[in-house]
Parts: sequence; structure tokens; C-alpha cells
Amino acid sequence: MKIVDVKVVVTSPGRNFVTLKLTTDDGLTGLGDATLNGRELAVVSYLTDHVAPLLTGRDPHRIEDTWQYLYRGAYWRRGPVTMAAIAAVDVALWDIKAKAAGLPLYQLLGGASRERVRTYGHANGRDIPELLDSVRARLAEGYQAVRIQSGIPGLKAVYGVHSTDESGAAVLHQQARPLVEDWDTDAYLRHTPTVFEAVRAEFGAELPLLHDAHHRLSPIQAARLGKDLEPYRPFWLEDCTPAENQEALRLVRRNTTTPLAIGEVFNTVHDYQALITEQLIDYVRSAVTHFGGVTPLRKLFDFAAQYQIKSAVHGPEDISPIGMAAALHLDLAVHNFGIQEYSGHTPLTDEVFRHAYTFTDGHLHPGEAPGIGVELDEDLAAAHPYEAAYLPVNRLQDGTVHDW
Ligand SMILES: O=NC(=O)[C@@H](O)[C@H](O)[C@H](O)CO
Ligand SMILES: [Co+2]
Repeated sequence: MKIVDVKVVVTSPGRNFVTLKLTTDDGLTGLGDATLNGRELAVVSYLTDHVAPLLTGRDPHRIEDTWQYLYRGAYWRRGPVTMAAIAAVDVALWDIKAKAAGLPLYQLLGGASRERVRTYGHANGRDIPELLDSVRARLAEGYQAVRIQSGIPGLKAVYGVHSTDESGAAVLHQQARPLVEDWDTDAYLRHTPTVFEAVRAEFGAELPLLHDAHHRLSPIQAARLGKDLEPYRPFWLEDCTPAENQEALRLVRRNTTTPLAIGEVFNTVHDYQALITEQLIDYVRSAVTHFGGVTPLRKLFDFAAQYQIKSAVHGPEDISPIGMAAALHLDLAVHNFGIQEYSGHTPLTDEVFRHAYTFTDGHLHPGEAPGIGVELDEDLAAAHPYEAAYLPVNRLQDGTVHDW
């Protein structure tokens, strides 16, 4: 079997997605997600100008060899653009291999280790009453775990809290120019324990509550927050501090038993080395799309399993249904599965990317369709062209740029 066509499809059914479509001489097709929020066109060029010419004529069954060829053969290693491009190729090849075998991908990854995939949803509010309503809405949708994000008194916009414009319409955090958001860590550290207090008082002690500090704290501030949240027993505190400096987590780990989740911005195992071997975290967060594909993410989960660390694949709306589907096949198969983030997509996105996966009672299942179980409606995709979009930039009260 040979790859005879390589196509990159950019579409924006409410937000930008980049999709790679490979076609073989047998007429089989494979899809891969290459979406890098805010820097999408860099990956389009990496795939179109540098990778596509190398794929034509290759045997699609040689997944490991193709991955090594693209990773080592580029000379310049790692990084979000490179690894998103390689991920798209990897997932498309697994899609083809599974279709050729007539099996859903999870059957090629060792088969099901569980009946279904536990998820968590996003609850948010500009203030605590609005957050409580949002938790209620997620529970009504069937979620059995929620990430809670709240506005902070005195701050205009906060990560994870959908702000609305004068008309009340939600303001997406992708904008044609970066939105500038304001930040005050002390206000956040004072306010967040009161948020957990209110949610626990309203929903009880059992509901798994997750929270994302989104890279904004110093190690000692992260230790303080982890400690202050212990009475509320969070399921996890996510991205508590920028973790390029992995050793920084030693100070946090020494000071709190609050479980820690890190890694949605990591793209190779080297970003995690000390975090895993020193058991500084409890969950690894990378998504298939940003970590180079199914092939390396499976290796990461197996490495993490040796240190009692579980998977928790990143699943926001800017991971396309293709990336979500690929994650679910891994989630179903690996032994050390933890939880899957699932924000869902717009109805239009679900029409562009028709998928076999289903959401029921707060759990997902990848479905039994051969391959990863996603089909791309190219005509509908073409009707929604790319729109330049940036993630926000965060600034402290004195104007200093901070982590968003
Ligand atoms: O845990 N989820 C997150 O932190 C996400 O909402 C990220 O901010 C976006 O996916 C960045 O594109
Ligand atoms: Co996050």
C-alpha cells in the first residue's frame, strides 16, 4: 500500500481547525488533527511545504518508521509546531491501519481495559452564584466531575470564565488581535478557597472538583494554594506553575497533598522527565494533537504508569473531534487512564467532523467504526474558511506581561 495524496484542510466552523488527510492507492483515507490554537498556519506550512512531499509514495503501514523519520529526519527537534505536524501524520496513519484491519483503533492498542471513558466538564462563572448555576448545568448534562473557574473580584476577565459583551453574547477567547486580560495573583489566592467553600457547601463532599491555575503562580504561591485547598479535597490543581522548570514542582510537592496535573503545553517526554521520575505530579495532560500523535503518547502513558501517574488528556474545544477521537481510543485501552477533559464542540463543528464517539452519563466511548471513527465533510469545511485568531495576553495591574 502507498500514500498517493496528502491534503491539508483548514476550516473555521466557529474556531480554526487544521486537518491532514492522507489517501492510499487502495482508496483508504486517514485523518489527523494538526490544530495549534493561535498559531495554526505555522503547522499548515510545516505540513504542506516540508512534510507532504516526503510522505507521497511511503508505505502507510510503517507508522513507527514514519514517526522516527519525521522526528529525527528534521534535525530540529521538539516544539509545538513540529510535534503537531508529526501528530497529524501519526494519527492519520493509525486511522488507515485500523481501517485496513476493519477494527476501531483501540483494538490495535491492546483492546478495551474499561467499558467507557470518564470525563470532566467546564463550569465557570463571573461570580460564585453564576458558577454554581454552571455546575448545575454540567451535572444536568450528565458530567460526574467538573472543573470550576470563577471570576475574581476586581478583575475584568479571568481564564476559563467566558466573558460576555454588552449584548450578553459570549466573548470567545480567540480574537482577531490578542485580548488583553488583567491579573492579580494575591486577589486570586484570596478568592479561590472561597470558591471551593461555596461549591462544596452547595454540592457536597463527593463531587470531583478540578481547578486550573493556568501557569500563573510561582512555586511558593502554588504551594500556598495547594495547601489552602486541601480541606476541600480537590480532584486536582492543574498547571499550578509554569513547568519548563520541572524542579520547581519539588517545592510544591513538599508542601501539599493536593493532586497535581501538568502538561497540556508539553510536546515530548523530555518535558516531563523529572516530573515523572520524581513523582512530582499525579496526571500527565498532553493531547495526541500536541504530543506527536498516538505513538509517542502511548509511550508516555506507559512510562508514567511505572510511577503510578495517570493519563488526563487535554480536551478543550480547540482540539478537533479528530484529536478527541484519537484520545478516546487510547483512553479506552491504556491501563493507567485517569480522566478525559471534554468541552464538546459546536453543532457545526460536529457536522464538519462527523464522529462515532458518543457522550452518555458523563462518559465517552470512541465507538466501533473502523479507524478512529471520524469523517470530514470537505464541502462544509470549505464553506468556513480560516479566520486569524489569537489567544489572550495577560498583564499584571502594573502592565507587566504575565502567563495567560
Ligand atoms: O485545561 N484546559 C485549558 O487550559 C485550555 O482551555 C487551554 O487554555 C486552551 O486549550 C488553549 O488553547
Ligand atoms: Co489547562
